Amino acid sequence: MDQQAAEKRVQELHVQLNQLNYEYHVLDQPTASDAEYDQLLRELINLEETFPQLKSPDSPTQRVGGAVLDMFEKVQHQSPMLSLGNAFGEQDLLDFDRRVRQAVGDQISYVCELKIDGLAVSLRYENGLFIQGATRGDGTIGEDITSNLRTIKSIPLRLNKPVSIEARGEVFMPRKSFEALNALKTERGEELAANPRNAAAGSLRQLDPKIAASRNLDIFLYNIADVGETGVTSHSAGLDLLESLGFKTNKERRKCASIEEVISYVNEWTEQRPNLPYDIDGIVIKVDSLAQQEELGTTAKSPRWAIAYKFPAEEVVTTLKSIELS
Ligand SMILES: NC(=O)c1c(N)nc(OC2CCCC2)nc1O[C@@H]1CCC[C@@H]1O
Repeated sequence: MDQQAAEKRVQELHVQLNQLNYEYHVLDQPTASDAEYDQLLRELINLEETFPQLKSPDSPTQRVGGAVLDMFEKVQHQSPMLSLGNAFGEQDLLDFDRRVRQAVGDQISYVCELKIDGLAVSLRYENGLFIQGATRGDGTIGEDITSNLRTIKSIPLRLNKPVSIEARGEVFMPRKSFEALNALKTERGEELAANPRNAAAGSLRQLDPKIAASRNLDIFLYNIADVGETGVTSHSAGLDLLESLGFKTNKERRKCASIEEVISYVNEWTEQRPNLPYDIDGIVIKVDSLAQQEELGTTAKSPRWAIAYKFPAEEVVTTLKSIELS
């Protein structure tokens, strides 16, 4: 095969492999078998070995980087990664709604999202290419964990459009991956991970991307950091834009026209929570209109236009050891 034919075939394989990867890891609806995927990947690996100049950083073969790092570089976020104020009950939600209405009037709608119990990260793309990913850190300074984030198969290495954008979301470890990890640790006589959140944190802190790749992490994107350039005017439209670019967003989100609808969503997911394949620790409620978010503004730490309803801590049933009465 000559270079020109190889170039054409490499492009075809990128398109096919990215589509199969998207269907499997973002849509959760695979249309090909693992064997078919592996065969195409093998063909691309061979072509890249024969024609090294055809290997590009966004190639599906480049997910698990080579070098083991000796530390993570610091990254300054272009805009702070805020945290969330908490609501612990219905009254707190009613108070939040009253404060919002007092500030921006009665024409409001909310977006409710499951609060994924993971780690907040920022993903930066230039002309559609994934160029840097970082932890939230203290909200202003995070750590560059690009090589570990590249191993997460639901993170696109190239977007569906050549846009420059910063998306933020939550990396998490699905419960199945958590159970597999602890089964492996048990076999190796290693200390078990306490919960999926800690396991995800430990995985993202690995200096060897091969170890991070083995942990089968996942991500849901929930925010565009620099929405100015995109022209969207609501949070829900922002999430739809992220989806159209190829990002994985959580499909359980719901637009609510009133705080009463928010409360019924909270009740529904308090019930449904155990059936999810990942841990959530609450529900995030956001004012949908970006203009109203702007009007409400933020405190130093968190937005006035969002709140996190936290589920009550699961009553920990401690079985008292039988006390030997002397
Ligand atoms: N964990 C989540 O599922 C989640 C979410 N669905 N949406 C947001 O919105 C951000 C945007 C502005 C303020 C918070 N944050 C989330 O998690 C936050 C990030 C940092 C602390 C919390 O984990």
